[in-house]
Amino acid sequence: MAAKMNPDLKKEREGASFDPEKITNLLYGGPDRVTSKRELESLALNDPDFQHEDLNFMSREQQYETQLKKSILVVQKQKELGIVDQMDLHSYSYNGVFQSMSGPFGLHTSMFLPTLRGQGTDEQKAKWLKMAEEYAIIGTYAQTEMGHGTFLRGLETTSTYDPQTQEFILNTPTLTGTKWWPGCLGKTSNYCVLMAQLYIHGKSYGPHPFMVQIRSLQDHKPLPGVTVGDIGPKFGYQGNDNGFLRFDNVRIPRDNMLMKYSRVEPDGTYVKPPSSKLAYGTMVRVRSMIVGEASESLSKAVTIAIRYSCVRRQSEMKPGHPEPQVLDYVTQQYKLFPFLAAAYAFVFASRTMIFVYFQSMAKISSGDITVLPELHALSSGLKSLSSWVMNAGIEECRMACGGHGYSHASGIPSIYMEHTPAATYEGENTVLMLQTARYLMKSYNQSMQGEKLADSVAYLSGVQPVPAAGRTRNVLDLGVLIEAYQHRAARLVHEAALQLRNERQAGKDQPDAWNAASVDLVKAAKAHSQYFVVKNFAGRLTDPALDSAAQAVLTRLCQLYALHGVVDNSGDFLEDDYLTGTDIRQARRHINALMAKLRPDAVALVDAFDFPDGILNSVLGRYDGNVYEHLLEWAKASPLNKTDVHESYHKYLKPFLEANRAKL
Ligand SMILES: CCCCCCCC/C=C\C/C=C/C(=O)SCCNC(=O)CCNC(=O)[C@H](O)C(C)(C)COP(=O)(O)OP(=O)(O)OC[C@H]1O[C@@H](n2cnc3c(N)ncnc32)[C@H](O)[C@@H]1OP(=O)(O)O
Ligand SMILES: Cc1cc2nc3c(=O)[nH]c(=O)nc-3n(C[C@H](O)[C@H](O)[C@H](O)COP(=O)(O)OP(=O)(O)OC[C@H]3O[C@@H](n4cnc5c(N)ncnc54)[C@H](O)[C@@H]3O)c2cc1C
Repeated sequence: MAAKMNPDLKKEREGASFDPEKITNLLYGGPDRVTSKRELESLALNDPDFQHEDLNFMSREQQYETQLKKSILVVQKQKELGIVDQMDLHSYSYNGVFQSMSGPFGLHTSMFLPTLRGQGTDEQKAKWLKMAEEYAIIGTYAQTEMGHGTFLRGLETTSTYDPQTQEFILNTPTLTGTKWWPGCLGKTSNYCVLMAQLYIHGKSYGPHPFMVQIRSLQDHKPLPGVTVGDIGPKFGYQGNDNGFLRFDNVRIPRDNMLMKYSRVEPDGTYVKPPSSKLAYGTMVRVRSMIVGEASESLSKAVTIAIRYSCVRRQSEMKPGHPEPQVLDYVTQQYKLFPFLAAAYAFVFASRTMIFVYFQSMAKISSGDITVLPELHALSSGLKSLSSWVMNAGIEECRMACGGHGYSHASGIPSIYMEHTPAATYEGENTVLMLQTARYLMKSYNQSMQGEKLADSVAYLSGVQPVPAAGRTRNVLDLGVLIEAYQHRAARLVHEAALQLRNERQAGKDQPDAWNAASVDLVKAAKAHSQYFVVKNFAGRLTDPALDSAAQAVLTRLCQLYALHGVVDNSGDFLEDDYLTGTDIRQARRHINALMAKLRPDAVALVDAFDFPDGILNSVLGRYDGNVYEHLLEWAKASPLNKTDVHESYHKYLKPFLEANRAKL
């Protein structure tokens, strides 16, 4: 018999002003896509082979083993089911089987295979790709070292070409040159793409990718000269064996250097790539994907917190009245609704980012590498902004669930632990924002010289003027808000450029001037990325998949996202009087009014994300809202409750208590 729905959640759903299915269809690309998403998720969630005890109740070794077993089953079942499309795989494997928790094949699919495909020549792909695609070998992406992650040119691992034998000799010359962090490296991978400094005839050519076997294909033992292992427990990522790796005079054949873009000829002649940054292509790809990871993780956290906030009743708002749902407290809405709006904003931004990525890659494949800087700048900015907002949002959602948010039963700690490193991996966020800033400074200087700019920065050529004093403006109007964001970004770019110039004029060299201006440079890059996100969100509101009710509710969310950003960064908008104190006051009033209008639609808006219970993995965020009975059931399953009296009682507590009693 189907469990009864919590009456509060039932009422919420009945009271919504729109049909969530309309928005679900928009989010996933139409009804057919939604149907196949649901079928694949449900196939994975109901497969007895994928059932196991809650990961939170397991040791790290058990978690690794469980995720490894499932990873192998996924590969087999994916083949049987004929799942090849990336979105289908995301539904079946990433969400359905793994509930977005990391596993031991994660780096094989997210970086090893894409690097082989993107950096290998046709001959190299013929040699390794099939083996890798068929999981005859398993690989990872080994770049970061104990001493250097950010500064790629500072990597210490060397790959020295020996023309006599036509081999590269791999060495780890120092302790800090030990590869450290690569996912799935410690225990799982038998191959890796190794980023190492290329040396030919004593000359350094910078980091290049090499295909390296690290473990025996017979007994999985490390090959001679290779030292490899797991780096130990981490904040999260327990199912992943992030590892360390050292080389001592390991020789690999010349054609193990991935040579699609740069080459080393048998005699040691180096053939330059069209751009040295093409070797960093896999990172750009994953950064583009992380925008999706961030939006999805934030969407899950807000789903849990908003549903629970409708089930949870607390305090007396009016004496003698029933306790209200905590979502009726406007302060609770102010915690959660801006992040609900941000989750939507980033889902749409991630779809655009993926589109831009594939469009740019098509151009790069046909030889046009001019799109690379814009792609790098956009993906760096959006990856950083989205993962920062995701981190802040998940933590806010946890606190908004009160004490129960702190329990693993809520599901929120796992989401946080698993996804918070997105602000660090694939390029630390501040560092990447500074990359975006670099591009903005170049574009700004080009615009000063009257050059034509790429689409995403074209606005830098014509800054919106500050309107005349005393004017009135409707800051609820999305057109007005987009112009305000554009003006703010252009102004902050302009001011950062001025600051750089002033620092130079005061006698600093370029690196010192850059460092001195870097807080403002990051601010400018953030403002540029936020402008992109707001404009992109507004652009989605006219999608024909939406009926007028769904369009109305998404418009409110978009307004809330934009207005909340204005109030949160009011100084930026006020500094040059582009917005006035009255505008900001109005913005705050509009936010309150929007939250009141969004309140009846909050549950339907998170339902539209369409996460089934098995994927949310949260007692607090259950679709049926039957939180309390399942909290008790969940706690009873905890390993500490397997017996009424724990064995430690006999070992420690009993003698301690008895001795104390004997003294009385
Ligand atoms: C829903 C699915 C989600 C999937 C999620 C998958 C999750 C997987 C989980 C974890 C995996 C994690 C993997 C890793 O972390 S791999 C390691 C990642 N490491 C990094 O990202 C290192 C970051 N550092 C760098 O990228 C660089 O060193 C740098 C960008 C900070 C600086 O580069 P450097 O070589 O020192 O260059 P310069 O500063 O001298 O710049 C030169 C020039 O080139 C431009 N540039 C730099 N990088 C790129 C690039 N990738 N593409 C294009 N252009 C680039 C740079 O801006 C300069 O330009 P200029 O100003 O015009 O000269
Ligand atoms: C869960 C996880 C999985 C990972 N998986 C992989 C993997 O599969 N393969 C792999 O190769 N690596 C992997 N990494 C490593 C990851 O890519 C690096 O940790 C990341 O690139 C950051 O580099 P770092 O650790 O050297 O940080 P650091 O650069 O040491 O950062 C420390 C601080 O210094 C600041 N800083 C550094 N440089 C600058 C600068 N130029 N300007 C201003 N501030 C600066 C940063 O902003 C930060 O605040 C993983 C990391 C984690 C946490």
